[in-house]
Amino acid sequence: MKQFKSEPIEMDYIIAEEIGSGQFATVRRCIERSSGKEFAAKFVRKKRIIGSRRGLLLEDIEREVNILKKLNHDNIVKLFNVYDNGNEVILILELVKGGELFDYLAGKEGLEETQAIAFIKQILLGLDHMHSKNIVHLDLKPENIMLLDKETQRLKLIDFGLSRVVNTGSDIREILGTPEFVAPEIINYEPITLATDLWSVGVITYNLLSGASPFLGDTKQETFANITAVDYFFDSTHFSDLAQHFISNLLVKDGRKRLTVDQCLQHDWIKQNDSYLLSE
Ligand SMILES: COc1cc(-c2ccc3ncc(-c4cccc([C@@H](O)NCCN(C)C)c4)n3n2)ccc1O
Repeated sequence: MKQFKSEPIEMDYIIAEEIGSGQFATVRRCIERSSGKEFAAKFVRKKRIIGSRRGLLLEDIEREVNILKKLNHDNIVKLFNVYDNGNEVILILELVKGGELFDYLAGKEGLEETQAIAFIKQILLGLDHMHSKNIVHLDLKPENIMLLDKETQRLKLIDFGLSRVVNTGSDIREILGTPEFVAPEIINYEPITLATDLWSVGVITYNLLSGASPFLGDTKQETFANITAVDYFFDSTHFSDLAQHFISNLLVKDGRKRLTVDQCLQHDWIKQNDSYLLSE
């Protein structure tokens, strides 16, 4: 059954400047002709020949589309439409104008604790929605967390290209994600679960508070060795006792012993700041 629109996207949208790019995709700003509203158009190149390095298999593109279709939450970017022009599949997405959290952190030696808590709570709320549907992101990192705009401190999770539905009876044991942020089970080719995202939340929290990356080594192999040994440390200047307790209960090798999203949202480090969020 035809899943994507085959009429030319230009009939419905004005395609504007490129705003981002990745290995197999380009993201451009676009304007809907009927409403004048702005969107992000993610152009994903389709693999033309099996074994070719260029482009993605249609089934992999369809996986991200089907996952995005299941999601509807303020902290997750929304999907509105999908086109197929033969060479590319084009996802029409909610435009996020505030830039990547990665760039927001650049040049800072970490954030104030209240700011970090407000960001981590939003990431957890988006994850809570995903995990309630057994969807795991598998590529959580500051580059895939974007600010809605420069003024508000509202975040959106993007890039569901590696996301999976777990507990479908079949084990997922693929090597995915970005070395600094991947959990030990990914490196050890062990079953992936919802807890795999919570390890990444621990790494991101460490990153937001200190500006540093807990396991980063000089090589990918060194980084992987640090992760599987859970070899990291806290310097006292950037981490309160509560923050250390929160992070150390996420950076746990056995995923079954890591905090769940619900437990994170109930943790005193997150809850100490609830009033701050309500004042927004
Ligand atoms: C790049 O893949 C996705 C991007 C988006 C998305 C949605 C709305 C939106 N508004 C602005 C942007 C945007 C702006 C600049 C760069 C990028 C993206 O290319 N960089 C994301 C980082 N990733 C490639 C590591 C994306 N996006 N990107 C959603 C799902 C994706 O799989």
